Amino acid sequence: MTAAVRTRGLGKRYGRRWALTDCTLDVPAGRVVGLVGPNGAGKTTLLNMVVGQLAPTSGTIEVLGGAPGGGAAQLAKVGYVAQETPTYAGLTVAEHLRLGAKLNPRWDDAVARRRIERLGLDPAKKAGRLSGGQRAQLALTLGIAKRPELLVLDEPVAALDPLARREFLQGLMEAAAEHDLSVLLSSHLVSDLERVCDHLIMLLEARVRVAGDIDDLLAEHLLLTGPRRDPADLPAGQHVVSASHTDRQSTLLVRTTEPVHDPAWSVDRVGLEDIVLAYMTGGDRRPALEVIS
Ligand SMILES: Nc1ncnc2c1ncn2[C@@H]1O[C@H](COP(=O)(O)OP(=O)(O)OP(=O)(O)O)[C@@H](O)[C@H]1O
Repeated sequence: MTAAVRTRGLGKRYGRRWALTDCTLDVPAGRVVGLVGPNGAGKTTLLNMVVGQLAPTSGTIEVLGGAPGGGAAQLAKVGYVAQETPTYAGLTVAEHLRLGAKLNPRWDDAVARRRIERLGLDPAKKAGRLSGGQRAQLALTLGIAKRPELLVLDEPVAALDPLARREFLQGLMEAAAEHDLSVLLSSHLVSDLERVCDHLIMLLEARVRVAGDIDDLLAEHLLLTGPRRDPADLPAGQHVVSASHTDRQSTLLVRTTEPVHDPAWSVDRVGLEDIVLAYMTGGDRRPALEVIS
């Protein structure tokens, strides 16, 4: 697997508190990769290190084979749409495009203009007078027209209504396919990520909790329901992610690559959102990190 981002033992400490610890992962190139995790899990910290805005406290990080933020050529290869979809309130849409052209050596003006026109954004309108969704679309346009090899987006759709979110993500997917982009996108909205991403990385309490192709994650997680049983008695290949019990019944979300043959269990598939929630609420029986590629 070619990696757009490769980290080894990456960590970031603010004062005495680690925002990210021992982070070892490969973000596959040419894919749309989702980054999830609860508030404070370390997502923004990781993304800021990817784009070179933060220096690691420990470990290493390589982005498109180079050091993040290391020189003009490297900066040109990486686009960043930060958390508040930053635009300049006093500049018009057209002025944003002119600024983009000036600042970015690989700027694709035709792509920028086409997107603005298709979105129906008035080039003469100041960004401060656009709606949140329109501003997000403008920020995405700037990110795409920069023609990066890697586009990093930090919760770009958080403030958008469902329709605007859908349009934004549609535009992102089209751009990824058209320009052979690698995309790394953080969001709390797992259903959105499931729609646009094919690989997922989950951070929990400053650590990588799980990472893998979404198809594999969906195939390898099963919900087992049956007579009450101690999760410790499960076969070795079944790793319990979360467990709940009543007096008579146990419900376990397990990760396994083997079929479950025990007839006492009723076996169901689960959606990505349930898998993510199970890891977040898994409690003490958390298995060791497993990464599937
Ligand atoms: N500049 C900073 N100084 C001190 N602590 C910080 C700083 N930035 C982040 N942190 C802390 O680092 C941890 C990770 O924060 P980060 O913003 O990376 O999380 P996040 O997963 O992006 O959260 P959210 O989903 O809320 O945006 C948190 O505990 C946060 O309080």
